[in-house]
Amino acid sequence: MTSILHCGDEERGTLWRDIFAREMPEVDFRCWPDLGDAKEIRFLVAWTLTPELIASLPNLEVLFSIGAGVDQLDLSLVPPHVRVVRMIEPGITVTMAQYIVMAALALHRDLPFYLAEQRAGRWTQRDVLLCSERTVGFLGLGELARASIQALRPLSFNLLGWSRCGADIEGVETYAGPDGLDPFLARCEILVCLLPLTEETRGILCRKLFDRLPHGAAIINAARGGHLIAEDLCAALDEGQLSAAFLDVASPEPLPQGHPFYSHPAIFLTPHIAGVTRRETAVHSLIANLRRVLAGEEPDGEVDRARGY
Ligand SMILES: O=C(O)C(=O)CO
Repeated sequence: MTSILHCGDEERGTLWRDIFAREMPEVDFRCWPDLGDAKEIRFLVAWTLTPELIASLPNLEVLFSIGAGVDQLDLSLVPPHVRVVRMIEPGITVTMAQYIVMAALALHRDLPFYLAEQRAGRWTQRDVLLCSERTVGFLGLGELARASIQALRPLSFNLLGWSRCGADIEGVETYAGPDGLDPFLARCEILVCLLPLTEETRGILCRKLFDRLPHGAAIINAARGGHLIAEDLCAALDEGQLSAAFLDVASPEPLPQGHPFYSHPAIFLTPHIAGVTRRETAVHSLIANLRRVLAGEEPDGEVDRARGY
């Protein structure tokens, strides 16, 4: 019998085992550490990996990530013939889009400034701009960015996007590759990072990039903490080159007590809750993808292992 192993949250494992028993009884759903006969396990669904886990699965064919990202999985542990698949599921995309809309509106309406004024006991009014007078740019144009763009569109922001290879998205002016980065950045009053974390994108949110944004721009990082150089962000905020930041991710997570992000007046920090894999919906995406693989088709979200996303 074909077997899949779930490694992670016990409650999710139990729920998914019940749903698999009902919807895909031809697949034996097992929960780590109860491997049974490990030679039967062809599929693994996990958020992170350990060397022991991978070493215990000699016949692994496909690794399904529980998240939209795969950088949290140490793929150096995974033999090159094993296929790796990202999670694409409505729970993550909808919650991410909500978060980006919330953060973009909060920055557009100067919430960090008004909160600081409130704390200081001051009553200060600033001019209010229309969304159509504000430009929001997306670094990365994958599923999560596209869902966020779609959610922002009715508000009438000017929308820009940048990605390595470029993309065609209705109502969005897009830029591509290294040559497109500077002209893109020069126009972003609110910059949203939804890039995959790879060796090319690690540390991309750094002083050099901040200096290319318009003076007083704000950033939203809902991708990975590894994209951001923390000291560069604090310096850019303190000097006024950036006005505020919404951060949902950090490096490391959890961020240690006393880290400046916790107390910086221009930083809104949330604990990696922007886009959340929902147990109830993700299991159906996993089942649909497993059916595709078993039918010899391409799964949705297969990662190019050389490229890293
Ligand atoms: O899906 C992911 O990769 C996440 O980071 C979820 O929060």
